[in-house]
Amino acid sequence: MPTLRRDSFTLLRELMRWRVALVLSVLIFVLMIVLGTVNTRLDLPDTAQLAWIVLAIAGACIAALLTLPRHLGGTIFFVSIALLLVGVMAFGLHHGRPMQHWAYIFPPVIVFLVRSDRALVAMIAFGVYAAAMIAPLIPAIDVIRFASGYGLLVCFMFTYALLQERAAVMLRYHSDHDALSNCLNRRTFNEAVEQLAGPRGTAEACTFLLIDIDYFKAINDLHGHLAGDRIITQVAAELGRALAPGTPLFRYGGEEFSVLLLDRGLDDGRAVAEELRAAIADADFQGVPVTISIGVAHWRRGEGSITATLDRADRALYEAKRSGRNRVVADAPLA
Ligand SMILES: Nc1nc2c(ncn2[C@@H]2O[C@H](COP(=O)(O)OP(=O)(O)OP(=O)(O)O)[C@@H](O)[C@H]2O)c(=O)[nH]1
Repeated sequence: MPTLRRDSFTLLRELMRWRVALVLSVLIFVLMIVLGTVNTRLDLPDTAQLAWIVLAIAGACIAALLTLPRHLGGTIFFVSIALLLVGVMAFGLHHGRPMQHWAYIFPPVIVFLVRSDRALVAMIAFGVYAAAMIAPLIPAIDVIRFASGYGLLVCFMFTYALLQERAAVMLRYHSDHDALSNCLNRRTFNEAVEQLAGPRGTAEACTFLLIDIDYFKAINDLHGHLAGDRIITQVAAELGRALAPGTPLFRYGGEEFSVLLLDRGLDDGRAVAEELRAAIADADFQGVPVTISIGVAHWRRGEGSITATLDRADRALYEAKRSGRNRVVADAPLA
């Protein structure tokens, strides 16, 4: 049996890197066309020449990104950046102004060493420092050229940092959420329970709602698995709408959801569960009758383990099913 070479998180990260690399390479490509044209018109042939060199590197990078396997995206991009910096420095050396071009190495270094917001300040500060240092040594036009080249590189590196941050937010979302229902996933549930109710947890009490769609196997058998999937998605959306904003809703298993009510008692839990049950019973699922059963259990620090509470919620849910479904059963508080 073939084994999975890369997990979904890695695949997603590689795809994000590839996208970031492509967007930035296209950005550089377009910028260099503008810079090359403007400098040619201004009769600054050496600066125009540099723009054409960078344009060629960006073009090669785009071609490689589009033709080679996507997981190489990050490597292709960084090889291109390295080539670009070496090209810029060699160009500076060739034209007798090596000093200021060495400064170009700093924006990428800084952006990889510190976070994006501080990176911007550090890059600008270094640029101003470098420009001030070289100003007495070289003609004003070269200081302006340096400042504009450095400024472009800073914008470009800052965009890279911002895109990386957006990618990280997306990755976080995908790792915490279930793809079908958009609810928080079971792993996040386990983590939340550990953080709140574990031995070093922060919560003193909470109430669990365990929610299960009734006769879901029959719904699948009658209407097909795709219709079943749509119903799971819609049930999640209806539950989310019925809950107070900020209340976490988890996909606990196949057609099971759970709600975690922090610092709320069993009566509150029963009332919320009743509202959820009614919301689903009243919703229109394109003609398919859909109801849910809910088991409720309360946990208080020092009164038994969290696992035992989840077991009680499960038993309450079983009782709700056994006594006819489309109902809420709340576990009795521990004596
Ligand atoms: N379409 C779809 N079906 C799922 C998914 N996850 C679980 N199921 C199905 O959900 C069904 C659950 O069936 P059962 O556990 O027997 O329970 P039930 O038919 O809902 O009956 P009760 O819970 O007793 O009311 C199984 O047939 C699973 O295959 C999913 O993501 N999509």
